[in-house]
Amino acid sequence: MNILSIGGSDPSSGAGIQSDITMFSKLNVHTLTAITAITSQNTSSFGIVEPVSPKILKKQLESLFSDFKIDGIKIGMVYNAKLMKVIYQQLKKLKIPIVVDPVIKSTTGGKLLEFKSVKDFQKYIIPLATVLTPNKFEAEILSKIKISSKNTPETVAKTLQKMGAKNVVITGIEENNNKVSDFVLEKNSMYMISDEKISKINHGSGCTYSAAIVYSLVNKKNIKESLYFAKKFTHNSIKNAKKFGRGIPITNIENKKSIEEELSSAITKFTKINGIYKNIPECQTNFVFSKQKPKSTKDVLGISGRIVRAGKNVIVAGNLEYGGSKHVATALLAMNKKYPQICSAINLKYQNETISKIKKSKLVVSNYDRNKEPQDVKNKGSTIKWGINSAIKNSKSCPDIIYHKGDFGKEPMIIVFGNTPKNILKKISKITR
Ligand SMILES: Nc1ncnc2c1ncn2[C@@H]1O[C@H](COP(=O)(O)OP(=O)(O)OP(=O)(O)O)[C@@H](O)[C@H]1O
Ligand SMILES: Cc1ncc(CO)c(N)n1
Repeated sequence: MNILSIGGSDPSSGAGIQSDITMFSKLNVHTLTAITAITSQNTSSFGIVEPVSPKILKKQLESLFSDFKIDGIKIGMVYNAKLMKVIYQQLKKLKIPIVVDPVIKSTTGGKLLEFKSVKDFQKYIIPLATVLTPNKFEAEILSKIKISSKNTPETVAKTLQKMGAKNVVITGIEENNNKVSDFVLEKNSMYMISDEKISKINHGSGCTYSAAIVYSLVNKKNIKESLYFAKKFTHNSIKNAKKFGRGIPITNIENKKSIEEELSSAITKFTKINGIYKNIPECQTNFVFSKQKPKSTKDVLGISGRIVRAGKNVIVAGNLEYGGSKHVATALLAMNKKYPQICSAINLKYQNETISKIKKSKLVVSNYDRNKEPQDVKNKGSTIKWGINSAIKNSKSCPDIIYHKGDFGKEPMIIVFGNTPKNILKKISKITR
């Protein structure tokens, strides 16, 4: 797969072309590049910019288009109008995914777009975008609208869509309750994508995000799937950001662990939690993790046996297998259908003590009442699906935890959901100690 990155050089490799090469190579993509400017910057400050000549930008693009089959393009820093026109001329007829990250200012305050060229950016670059990914500040500058109670994100995104961007994501539109949310406007729909906010200023998250979107689109995922993928990918890269220089940390992509490795390492950690045996129910525990977009329990990795209690210890009886779990995997499938970012789940023993800790935590909790289960659901044996869907309906946002108090002959249960097994362990640590 060949992806072309058009943008500026960042010698610190935190953003721009160098960051794209690093990130794409971890995803096994061959990165082609066309440099629009050389910047001097590092993790503390921004120096100067020297845009390249339109001639050499044109030559770079021509040399690539005459040789390679290009599967997707990411456009980052384009400093001035002359360069924008070259890019427009070369790209306007292409029918491949193009993601535009309209960078205006670096995190360290450097100017990445000449102010007088904003108009040209609107005219030549925005119409190329399959997806345009401004942050709030960039969206306001490009639309010339300040977001307020009167001018909603929808108004601003629609203005940008009218300029020719097919889909618009305004990143960081809302930051509250430890969540950071992006506003999405597709052709005929709009929605928010939220995730936990990491309290870390970093260099490179915008570049990583837009690059991850184009990677996912090239892999034939639709817009929504690609945005969820990119959000999760960027989230991990911020979490894993490293202080390579003396200034702010640079986003860093963890070498991808396989689904098996991730789940297996979380299961081992789970069994070692002090006193965790108290949380293993009569019917024992399963811990599951799914592939992207699971269709059935066969796409969900789980333990073919269970995690069982042995006195005051907890041991794993069985192997990791796709299709290894039925109950917990079915609960995960129901959640994942509504909240595609949720890919992992575990069931724990229902105890009043745990419930009161859950209620004191900031986790979102919902429940369902098995006594209210309709007879036809019982007959069809689809209790879990019905229960999880009822609990989802009872909750305003994506639940971290769903429980039920049982029914005649049925053990009550708590299920913890999360994006990854690691994310689940973090939630468990808040409710079991
Ligand atoms: N501290 C954070 N915690 C969690 N997610 C974050 C955080 N900061 C950014 N994100 C997410 O990362 C993605 C990229 O957005 P970001 O705001 O970094 O872009 P940006 O400001 O345009 O960056 P740049 O100016 O480098 O292009 C978005 O999905 C955003 O919600
Ligand atoms: C070259 C370049 N592109 C993009 C950004 C935005 O992070 C930056 N700081 N530098």
